[in-house]
Amino acid sequence: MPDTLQVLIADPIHEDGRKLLATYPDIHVDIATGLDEEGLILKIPTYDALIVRSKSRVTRSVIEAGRALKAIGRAGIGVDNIDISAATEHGIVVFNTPDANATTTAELTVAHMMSLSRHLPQADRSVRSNEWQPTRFVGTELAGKTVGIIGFGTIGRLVAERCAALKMKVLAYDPYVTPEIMCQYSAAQRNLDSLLASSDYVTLHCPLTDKTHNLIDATRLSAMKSGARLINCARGGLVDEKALLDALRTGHIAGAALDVFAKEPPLGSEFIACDNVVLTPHLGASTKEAQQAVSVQIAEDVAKFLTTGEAESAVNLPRVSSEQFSQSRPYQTLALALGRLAGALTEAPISELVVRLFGRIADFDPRPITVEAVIGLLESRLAERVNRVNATHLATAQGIEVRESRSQHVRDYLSLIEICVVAPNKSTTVAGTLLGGRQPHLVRIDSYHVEAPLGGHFLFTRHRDQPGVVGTLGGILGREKINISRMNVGVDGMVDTAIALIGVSAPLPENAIAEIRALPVIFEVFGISL
Ligand SMILES: NC(=O)c1ccc[n+]([C@@H]2O[C@H](COP(=O)([O-])OP(=O)(O)OC[C@H]3O[C@@H](n4cnc5c(N)ncnc54)[C@H](O)[C@@H]3O)[C@@H](O)[C@H]2O)c1
Ligand SMILES: O=C(O)CC[C@@H](O)C(=O)O
Repeated sequence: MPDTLQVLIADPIHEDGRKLLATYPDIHVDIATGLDEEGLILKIPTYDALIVRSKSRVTRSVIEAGRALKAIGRAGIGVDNIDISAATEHGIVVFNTPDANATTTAELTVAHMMSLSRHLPQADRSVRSNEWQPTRFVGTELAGKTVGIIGFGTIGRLVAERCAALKMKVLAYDPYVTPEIMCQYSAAQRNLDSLLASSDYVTLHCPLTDKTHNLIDATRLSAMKSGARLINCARGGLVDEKALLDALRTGHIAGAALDVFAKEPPLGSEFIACDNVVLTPHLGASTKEAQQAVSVQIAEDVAKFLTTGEAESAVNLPRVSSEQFSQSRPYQTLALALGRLAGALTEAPISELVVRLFGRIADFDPRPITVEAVIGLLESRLAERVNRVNATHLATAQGIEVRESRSQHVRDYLSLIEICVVAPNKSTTVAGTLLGGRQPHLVRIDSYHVEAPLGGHFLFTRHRDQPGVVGTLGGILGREKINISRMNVGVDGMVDTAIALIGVSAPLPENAIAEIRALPVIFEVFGISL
């Protein structure tokens, strides 16, 4: 099936997502679950997309083995099992489902909080052992208690709303969220130390990163209120498990509810023999509703991206709505062509790329347009694949600073894109517009007014402004049996330099370019294919 897009599902996902993928005639799906890293490395090379949940580890080695890989879909929220930097460097889009299982996880958090307060798992075990000891399981009310939420994103906010409805006082710590937003969810902002010292329940809802690894360590546990309870439905690595065990044994922490563990499953973990903990097997996202929602959403996102290039909710791309993306699509094509032209006119190392949008186009989100200019500039310079995902990363690696600006000011055209490329001792500016709202059209090179459709092959020269130059060029082209389709000659008026942009039927051979370069009247010559 050479032209079929190949998708590998490597963890079990709800059947509705699989059914949705099956409705795409151009997509073929294979399912191979339970593969370890080595197994994935062997399996991945022919696949265009990979869909996983939290079990499969999509490491740099897996990504590098994925020679055809264009997209990785995570049916869930946390992407700590995917090497995002490696995916970005290789131009692979990573999708997750940021909202689809959030309510389900918030509900599990509240369930854990209630289990801890009322000793439900312990009481259940006791009754099953034919005991009847109501006084042993006297609990505490949630109403009137203080809950401290660490990480105030989607799930943290849902937990806050639920705790407020339970008449709890809600505190929140999140270095990236404003107190105003916290207030909208009935939460008061605190720094981490103050939150830990004041909360009867502390619940974690931040991602696992290098910065949050072991966020709750022995020091932070000892800073918690004596008799407080800890709930972790986020990621195992957020809590130092050894320190938590010690705090549970001394009774400083009265109880903990853990849905996630540093190593899953936590076989042989000392938590298993600890009676004041409630353990669940990473159930946060496990409801029928959430499993169906994450499966369908990830299938939709991956299929849409593979078949149309749209990537509305990618982890490693700026978020741009489908509507904005498709409205600016013709301008993206224009920016790509202008980037290619500016790159072709600049042989030296580039230090800066400036993308300026004028007129109506200034109303658009500039990012999808700018990134196409970067792709156009870089793609002929680099051997590796350059795309929307890795273009900015590759530009930075090349030492190119990318800047963009917008102005409603109309410059002769309703919309105009200007691209300026700065290299040592030289900067080149090209500007273009859309003809009929769709056709990329060049209108200027530096200060020369030049009109040409942005497509096909060109010969470009910068030469002394004197009679006979264009005739000489025409003679060389005729000898090479290359037809001229159109010709633009631009004169600045201020200097004795002119430019010629000649549309040609085929690329010029290197020897003809060298011959033109050797002419004393020629300052610069480029063969350009757009
Ligand atoms: N148990 C499960 O099955 C399950 C299900 C879904 C999500 N999760 C986990 O829950 C986490 C939270 O999910 P979400 O949808 O709310 O994510 P989110 O991205 O919407 O929110 C995470 C929040 O954490 C904050 N944050 C980042 N670093 C922080 C730090 N050092 N201290 C405090 N806050 C910090 C961010 O600013 C953000 O507001 C996910 O990363 C995922 O790992 C687990
Ligand atoms: O795949 C799962 O069931 C867990 C998902 C959960 O950890 C998430 O981050 O969304």
